[in-house]
Amino acid sequence: MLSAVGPPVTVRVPAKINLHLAVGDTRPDGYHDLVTVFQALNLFDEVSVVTAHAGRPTGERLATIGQGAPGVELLGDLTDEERDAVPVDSSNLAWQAAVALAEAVGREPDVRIGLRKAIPVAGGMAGGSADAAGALLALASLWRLDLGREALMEIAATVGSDVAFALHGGTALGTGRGESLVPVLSRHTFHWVVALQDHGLSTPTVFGELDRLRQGADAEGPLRRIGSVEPVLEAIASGEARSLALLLGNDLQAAAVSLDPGLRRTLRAGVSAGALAGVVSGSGPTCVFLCTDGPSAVRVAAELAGAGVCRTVRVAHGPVPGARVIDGDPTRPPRGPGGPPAGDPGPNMYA
Ligand SMILES: C[C@@](CO)(OP(=O)(O)O)[C@H](O)COP(=O)(O)OP(=O)(O)OC[C@H]1O[C@@H](n2ccc(N)nc2=O)[C@H](O)[C@@H]1O
Ligand SMILES: Nc1ncnc2c1ncn2[C@@H]1O[C@H](COP(=O)(O)OP(=O)(O)O)[C@@H](O)[C@H]1O
Repeated sequence: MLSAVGPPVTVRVPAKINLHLAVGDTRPDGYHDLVTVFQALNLFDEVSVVTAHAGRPTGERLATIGQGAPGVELLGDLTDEERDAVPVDSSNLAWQAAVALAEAVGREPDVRIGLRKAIPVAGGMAGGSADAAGALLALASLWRLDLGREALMEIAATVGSDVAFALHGGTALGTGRGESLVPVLSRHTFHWVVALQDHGLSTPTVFGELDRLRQGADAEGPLRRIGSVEPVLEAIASGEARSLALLLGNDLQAAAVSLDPGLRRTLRAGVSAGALAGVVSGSGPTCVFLCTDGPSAVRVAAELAGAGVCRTVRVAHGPVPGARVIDGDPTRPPRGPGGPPAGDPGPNMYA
């Protein structure tokens, strides 16, 4: 439980999926150039921050500290596996964001951060990045920083490639490492079923596997790459789920399936259950299925849940706004992901 010195600030941050993820070759800095279309879904983590005792903690202290000291803690109900998979030391992305922001504005990260996680861990839905974005926005509010949106986005990009999008939300075209964003016109809501697995996939391992597959594929012809992004943007603008379904694509999917062949069954099962199309989200292993409308998504989710091809399913929709300050009490019971929003999310300072 967070022990407050002054009122905590709570921010709600959405998960992302990639409707289009084209991966270029490896760059000299080890990253890959991307052309991606992000969409934020109504599956949220909540990040609460409160002023802690002064002093900068070491990673070791972070794992063992009690109430009120600087560091990170996990709130709400999580399985043992989920708890084990999220570090509460200085490698936590929310903590790294706090340190980056504190350094940028010349102060100590004298804060305690509480994370209430509903976004799957290492699932390709950028949960860690969402927490980093949430910490940035919450601390900008707690510290009453006079920082513009651009400045916050720049700090976000130093923490991880997906952090800027978690602040941005909506639907956006991402280039560079994925941190360079342009909003995409999207007035329509798309309905998704999200199939969560009981394990994660490491993002760098999946990028590495794609490099390996591309090298090995040279003898038998190049590994097929997804098409250009323009038709995807047109389908999004039209709001026609059937058009978008034909164009969903992810260059990392072959690598994720190579590392986790069971995903092939998951992808087939979603379409057999009535989805228009399915795709691996980012580096996986979460698979997302586009459906014609909300009731269809509920039916697909029910059938997929019984097919034994994933740990659990969620019905979701997008686009939704990026990180937002909410009037939240961090001690309240966790809200079910994909469920109704708890009140008005309030103004988004940075979008
Ligand atoms: C693949 C994507 C697609 O949106 O999402 P996830 O599946 O992780 O959610 C992202 O590009 C992940 O972004 P993010 O998870 O923030 O990655 P980072 O922390 O910046 O990088 C982790 C590692 O992934 C690899 N990486 C990441 C981004 C990129 N454009 N090229 C890369 O090669 C690098 O090996 C890097 O060291
Ligand atoms: N706040 C956080 N939440 C989840 N994972 C985190 C966090 N901070 C660091 N991590 C680490 O980042 C890895 C990737 O997490 P996540 O962002 O959930 O997945 P992905 O990159 O597949 O979208 C996790 O395996 C975990 O070790």
